[in-house]
Amino acid sequence: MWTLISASPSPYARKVRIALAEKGIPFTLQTEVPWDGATVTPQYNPLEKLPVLILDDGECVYESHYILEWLEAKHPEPALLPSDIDERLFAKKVEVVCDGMCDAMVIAFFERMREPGKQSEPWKARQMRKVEGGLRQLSTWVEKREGQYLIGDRLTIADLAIAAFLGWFAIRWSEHQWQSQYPKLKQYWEGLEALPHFKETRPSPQTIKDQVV
Ligand SMILES: N[C@@H](CCC(=O)N[C@@H](CS(=O)(=O)O)C(=O)NCC(=O)O)C(=O)O
Repeated sequence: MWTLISASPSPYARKVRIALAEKGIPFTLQTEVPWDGATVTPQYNPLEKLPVLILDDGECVYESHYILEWLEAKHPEPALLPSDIDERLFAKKVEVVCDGMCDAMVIAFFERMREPGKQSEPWKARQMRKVEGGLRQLSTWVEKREGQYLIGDRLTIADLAIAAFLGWFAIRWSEHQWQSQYPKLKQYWEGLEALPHFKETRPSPQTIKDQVV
């Protein structure tokens, strides 16, 4: 059986967990804290990042957007990408924005972990601008949707990416007022979070023991 190296808050890993569940692929969930010295993550990814999908023959598939692409190629049903090429490319573009917002939040999170006198305010502001710009963009896209899903009438990686970012953002930065600022984005997100495979993969914070920055 495959193993997925994951972390309890990881929005990147959540995309993969939902995709595997949607495709009915059984796997063992191995929860790690990739920042702690004791993690096994570097044994499976030279970039030392999770998620990592470890196959039965020991091959490792890593980088969430690539894992999803790999899954679509190897296990195409049910598809998590639209058949129309422009819609497929749009779904991947949405994932680019969501992953980028996650990246910016990770950078800001660790900048805030530095001693107060050593934090760079311009650097933090730059990361938060990316999140604010991304929220505006997601809101614009979501307002144009017809039904429960962002693209067409079925779940795609675009929905996985948006819910993964917003679900993590809601616990990592609970004081941000995005839900009142963008009520239609909130309503769309809540609709996704009510789905079974989203419910069972809700993020939760983790304790990082070792010094990271
Ligand atoms: N681009 C990567 C980002 C993955 C990532 O940053 N994972 C974090 C954990 S989490 O933020 O998702 O919880 C990690 O392993 N970080 C360890 C490191 O960067 O050394 C992906 O999409 O898979």
